[in-house]
Amino acid sequence: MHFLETLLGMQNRTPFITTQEYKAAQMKQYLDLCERIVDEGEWVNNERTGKRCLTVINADLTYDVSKGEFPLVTTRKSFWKSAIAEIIGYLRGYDNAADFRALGTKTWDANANQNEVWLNNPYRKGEDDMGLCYGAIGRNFPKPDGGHIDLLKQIIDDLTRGVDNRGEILTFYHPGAFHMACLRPCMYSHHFSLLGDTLYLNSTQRSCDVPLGLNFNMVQVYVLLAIVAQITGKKPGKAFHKIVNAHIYEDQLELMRDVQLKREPYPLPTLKINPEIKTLKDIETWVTMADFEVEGYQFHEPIAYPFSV
Ligand SMILES: Nc1nc(=O)c2c([nH]1)NC[C@@H]1CN(c3ccc(C(=O)N[C@@H](CCC(=O)O)C(=O)O)cc3)CN21
Ligand SMILES: O=c1ccn([C@H]2C[C@H](O)[C@@H](COP(=O)(O)O)O2)c(=O)[nH]1
Repeated sequence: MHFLETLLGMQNRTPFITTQEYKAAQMKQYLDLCERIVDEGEWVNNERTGKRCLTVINADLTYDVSKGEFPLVTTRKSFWKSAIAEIIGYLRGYDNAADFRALGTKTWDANANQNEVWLNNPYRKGEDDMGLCYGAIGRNFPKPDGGHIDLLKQIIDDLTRGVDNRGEILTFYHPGAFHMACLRPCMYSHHFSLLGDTLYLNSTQRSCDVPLGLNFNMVQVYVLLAIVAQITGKKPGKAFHKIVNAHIYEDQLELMRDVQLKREPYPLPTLKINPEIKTLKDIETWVTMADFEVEGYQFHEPIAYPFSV
């Protein structure tokens, strides 16, 4: 092997890097996407928000959960508990911003309560209602012939008994319910796969606010694979995160280009999940943000990016 490598000159092409440098390199995927948008993005008018977005189409990010590559942004302070609270709320089937707040995130307040179109929607059930989106669809998917399916429960049951039917898809996407929700789901599909006892995840996102949303979405894809592997008794493998429309809003561009992209990333931290979380019921009933810990998080100053409702 050594002889072959020398012969092929491979030793020169695979420089030795430390674990810390390797982990810092993981953040490069995020920074490369930000830079690509700044350098090559095209301006697109967005009717819903009334703002222009610098936009690129298609990005593929990978997180190796087996190696603990927790993709937390270090070039600004990231509110990771808020991101985890969002994904746990989706898994619980929440449809109300108050429930998300109780779990530890205010991120749905604006979409539930500050959007004129939604406030005037006859389907809105009052203060904090988000309508039929995310977990309210995925945990209760309407069947055309009547009744509902709990997609997540079916997936967990299959994976726990070692079955991957090649369609273990948790989808939040139901075009027939869009008019009954405050927003269409952005990260709308999570497809689980088993190879032996290793679990993989392919997550798909149709629309991505790279400075704000992606900061959270990377954490969520990682946590989703880690926690589903934990409760189904499988080893986590890699999570593949596909983004279609990746954008930076016009009022975020300067902070991204002139502040965040000028900073050097730190090594990535490590995520610890309470090993006592063993079933879907545990996630539904007693899990709180205290069951998640991040170790060794070094970060730059927070940046308050403008949020578009
Ligand atoms: N324009 C837009 N971008 C999004 O990323 C987004 C939406 N809308 N609507 C639905 C959800 C809500 N999400 C949000 C909402 C707010 C923050 C936010 O304000 N983040 C701040 C502070 C977070 C905190 O203190 O918890 C940040 O600095 O990350 C992030 C994601 C992601 N989604
Ligand atoms: O998890 C999320 C949720 C939302 N976003 C962003 C992406 C867009 O900027 C808006 C949604 O607007 P649409 O007009 O429905 O595309 O929210 C995100 O990045 N991540």
